[in-house]
Amino acid sequence: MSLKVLPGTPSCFVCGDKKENSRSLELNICWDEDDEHTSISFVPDGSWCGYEGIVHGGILAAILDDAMAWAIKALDDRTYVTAKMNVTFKRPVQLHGHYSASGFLDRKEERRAYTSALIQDEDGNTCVEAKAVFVLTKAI
Ligand SMILES: CCCCC/C=C\C/C=C\C/C=C\C/C=C\CCCC(=O)SCCNC(=O)CCNC(=O)[C@H](O)C(C)(C)COP(=O)(O)OP(=O)(O)OC[C@H]1O[C@@H](n2cnc3c(N)ncnc32)[C@H](O)[C@@H]1OP(=O)(O)O
Repeated sequence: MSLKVLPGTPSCFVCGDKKENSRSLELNICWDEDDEHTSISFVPDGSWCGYEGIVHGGILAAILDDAMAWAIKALDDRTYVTAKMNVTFKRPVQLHGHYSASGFLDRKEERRAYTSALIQDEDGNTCVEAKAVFVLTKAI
């Protein structure tokens, strides 16, 4: 497995830099060059929670959104935005647990990119799954 750390976007809530965005989670996005998917490791702290001890679903959706956006970016340098995203929460993601998100570009059709992503715990159980449609922007 050959993992490359992608540069991140300094202003990004997920992959940014606290100097540019004080609320950024500052997660590293890695790219698996052999299997062509992103990989984001994280250990949630108390500031990520909704119910006590359980990570807020919106934060998990943001991580999955980034995992998929960067899977597209690694394979196509143009700018795509999230147009539609479906998230299934299968198991709670716990405060202080060790997790990994993976994002995949499944296929492209015209201006649309179809993606999928998941979050797994350290035993390989799938906690969250997502599917999304990204659209190539005209403007940016
Ligand atoms: C956001 C700017 C980012 C700038 C980044 C710059 C550098 C980045 C560097 C690295 C980037 C890597 C990672 C970035 C990090 C995080 C990424 C986070 C991603 C986001 O968080 S991003 C914010 C949330 N996101 C939006 O803010 C989108 C708001 N929205 C729109 O901007 C428009 O709504 C748009 C553009 C979606 C469509 O507008 P439009 O006028 O261009 O589209 P139009 O109607 O012509 O459709 C064209 C084709 O898209 C299909 N299509 C349209 N909508 C669809 C839908 N909902 N479902 C399925 N297909 C759909 C049509 O069916 C047609 O398909 P076809 O061409 O094949 O017929």
